[in-house]
Amino acid sequence: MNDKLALPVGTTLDRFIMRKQEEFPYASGELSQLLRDIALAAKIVNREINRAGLIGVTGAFGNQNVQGEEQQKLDVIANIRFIRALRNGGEVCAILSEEEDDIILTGNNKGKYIVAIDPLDGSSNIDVNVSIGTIFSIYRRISDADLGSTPADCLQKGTCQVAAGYIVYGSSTMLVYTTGHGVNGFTYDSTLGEFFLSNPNIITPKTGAFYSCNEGGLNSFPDGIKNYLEYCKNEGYSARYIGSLVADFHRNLLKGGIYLYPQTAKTPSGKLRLMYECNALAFIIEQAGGRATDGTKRIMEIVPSELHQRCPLIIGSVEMVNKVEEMLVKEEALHTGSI
Ligand SMILES: O=P(O)(O)OC[C@H]1O[C@](O)(COP(=O)(O)O)[C@@H](O)[C@@H]1O
Ligand SMILES: [Mg+2]
Ligand SMILES: [Mg+2]
Repeated sequence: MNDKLALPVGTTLDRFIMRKQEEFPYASGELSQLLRDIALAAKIVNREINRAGLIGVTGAFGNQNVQGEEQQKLDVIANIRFIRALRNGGEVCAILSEEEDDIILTGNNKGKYIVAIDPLDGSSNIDVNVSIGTIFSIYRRISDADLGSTPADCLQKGTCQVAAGYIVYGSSTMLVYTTGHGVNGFTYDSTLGEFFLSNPNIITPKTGAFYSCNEGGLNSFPDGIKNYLEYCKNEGYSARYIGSLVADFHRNLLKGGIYLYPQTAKTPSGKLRLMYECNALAFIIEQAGGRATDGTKRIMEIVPSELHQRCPLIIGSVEMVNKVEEMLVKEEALHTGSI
């Protein structure tokens, strides 16, 4: 980030967005407005989450989403709130949501942007008062505006993201995002209804002592992953697994650490979704100096073929991700007999 424009802690999100826009003389303000629309929806969803137990929005909704997962009421509410804010904001022509089978055309045919979103991440933790989140990726449309958006618009590589971020609804509510010029975190003050800059220019430590992995599937993990988890234990690293990707990622981003969700017998191509979970966090971790891979390929280089495709995810501090890759390559070479 350009230091002369370093903004002090306490700067409002609005002012930050405006000042960053000034760095780009040709910026037309649409992306800035889109980021504001997302922040507005986040404030509303935050309010619903905080009082979920009082307004009867805990528990299952009674439907399954396209992934075959039981939708929670807050999954549905968050989905409605974000879609409404993006549609009303006017900057988005199409939305890809975890909770919707197909692309949602907003009717804003002149809208320049596509948003891929996981409206509520960590659904299994909703009713038990554990941190949950929202994850979003923003792409520029590539098709001609008059044609309305096309599937190609919604199946772009992670390297094509113009912005990405997440909101973590935890002990405090934070919005963390990047537009490709560093990563900044904002904390929400609900008494003032504003996000304020609290974590400027986040750089993730090169290594850490936290590893996050649901070892329940250990028996069917690739050998390289098994070896790495053994290595973590021998190194005396601490296991931390909240079961909300956003919350596990956020801790490791700030403190140093690694999150692993490999392919297993139950999830042969991994569990997490490329378009609205992995790509966004990969963009952020890379902007903060870390790495994200599926074990063989940089996440952001994966060419998407399906809206809801899954991929293995290994993400976090650069030295820790390098170590996993090293062990995976070694195992592969052993299996193929090339060593
Ligand atoms: O219960 P598991 O298999 O450990 O999976 C937990 C992972 O699944 C997720 O809940 C998937 O995200 P959603 O809640 O958005 O479906 C991640 O947040 C979390 O890291
Ligand atoms: Mg999720
Ligand atoms: Mg979700």
